[in-house]
Amino acid sequence: MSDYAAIEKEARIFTEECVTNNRVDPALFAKYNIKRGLRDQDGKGVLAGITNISRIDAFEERDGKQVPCDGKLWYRGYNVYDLIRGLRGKRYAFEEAAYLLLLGDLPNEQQLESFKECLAKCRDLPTNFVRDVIMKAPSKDLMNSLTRSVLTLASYDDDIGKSDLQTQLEQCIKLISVFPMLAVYGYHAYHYYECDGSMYIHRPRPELSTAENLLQMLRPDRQYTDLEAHVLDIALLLHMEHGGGNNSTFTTRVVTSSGSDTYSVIAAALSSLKGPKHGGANIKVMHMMDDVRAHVADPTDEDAMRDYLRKIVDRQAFDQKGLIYGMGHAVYSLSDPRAVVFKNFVHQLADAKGRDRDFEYYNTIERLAPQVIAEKRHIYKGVSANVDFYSGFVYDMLGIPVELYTPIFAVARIVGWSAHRMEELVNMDKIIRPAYQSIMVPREYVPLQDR
Ligand SMILES: CC(=O)SCCNC(=O)CCNC(=O)[C@H](O)C(C)(C)COP(=O)(O)OP(=O)(O)OC[C@H]1O[C@@H](n2cnc3c(N)ncnc32)[C@H](O)[C@@H]1OP(=O)(O)O
Ligand SMILES: O=C([O-])CC(=O)C(=O)O
Repeated sequence: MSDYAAIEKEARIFTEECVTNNRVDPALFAKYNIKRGLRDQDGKGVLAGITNISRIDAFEERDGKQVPCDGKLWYRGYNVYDLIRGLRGKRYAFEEAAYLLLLGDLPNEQQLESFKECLAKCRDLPTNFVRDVIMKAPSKDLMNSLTRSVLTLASYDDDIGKSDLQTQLEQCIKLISVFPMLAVYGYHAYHYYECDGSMYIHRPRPELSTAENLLQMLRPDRQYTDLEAHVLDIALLLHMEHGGGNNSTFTTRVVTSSGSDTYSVIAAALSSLKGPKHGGANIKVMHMMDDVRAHVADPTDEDAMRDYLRKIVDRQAFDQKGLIYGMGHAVYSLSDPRAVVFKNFVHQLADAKGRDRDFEYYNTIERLAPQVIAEKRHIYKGVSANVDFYSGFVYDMLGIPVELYTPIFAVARIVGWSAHRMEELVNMDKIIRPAYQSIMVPREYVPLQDR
């Protein structure tokens, strides 16, 4: 559907007027000490709250000075690397980490079993929901489908009007449980109606982990290997939480603070996450890599690669937004620990899957992009590969379709959003309402015939 042709001429004129009248003199941002992106000049975020859910380290103290360091990510006091090591390649991480993030402590065996049972019991959709909601108006944009499903689920919830903490937690657990179904079924509907593929709707199995269920619901034959399920599980672990300030979690806290319901809060968070500067970057990276492959024939030709990356940053190539997707981060400086883990998986998988040449492309871009960005932009803490740089490559090698990359991020991040919603509800009872410096000047009203 595109009816915009009918209004195109007028819209061009309106746009010009809109842009001209909205321009703010850049000097005023400095004059009023406005922090662009709510960040200080040195990149530190403006403090907006307190959280005990996670911590991100990107700087360390050396000789009394804060200097950039390799990134570290902590969930409830535990380094995520230790959480991964603690699994010893045997247990699945997602359910245990969800318990940790949501309830605040690592579960013992019995607590973990009862939490997993809860998730399994909740992994169920209302009668005909797949047919009536998910299969209606299927879209390549699975984040929109997911958001629509979440908002529609609200109308099936008899407790929607309740505001007590137990109801909010129950709703969060319910949504965490059904997210894999909403995402995968959304993909199947799109694949069937838009790509002439076949449709199969496999039910989740209560005895399986979230990662295993994702894979068995996705694949026609329901088959997956242990390695595939464990790689996906760790990918989920790495995406679950990232402090209160990341765009979608801050959205969660902002919308929660207005007193809105769980479904609306999660829909808002999804709308933030899909943005290409946030979680949507994992899909953008894949499209960008296709574009680079089409323009740079040899991944080891550093001059050609550097030239093409310069074109991307100069807005002359790819989507002309001036961004090398998968690179840079608002907080991390020298490295993002999640990208380090993903790169490790790439090492393990690329060779076995005959994807060494693709790996060369990633490798060269990871090395050159920070230099190219530094030539063109103001860098104060370093730019390095972020979580979205290698994740898509790993998913691709697991046979996961690209449309599902950001929804998979959401399947994990809803746990962090839920934890922050609960932390906001337990501790704060104040609507979040920052200020904007107004530069508007009052004007005398002009009657229509005199304008
Ligand atoms: C899960 C996640 O959300 S991880 C991030 C996923 N997003 C992406 O991969 C998209 C590409 N990256 C980016 O757009 C940015 O790095 C962001 C949005 C993640 C962080 O941006 P910022 O907070 O502005 O980062 P930072 O302050 O370190 O940037 C310094 C300068 O480098 C630029 N820069 C940072 N990363 C990039 C990039 N990948 N490509 C081009 N320029 C970049 C910034 O625009 C900024 O320039 P400016 O101040 O002259 O406008
Ligand atoms: O912290 C951020 O700004 C973005 C990010 O990496 C995430 O949300 O995982």
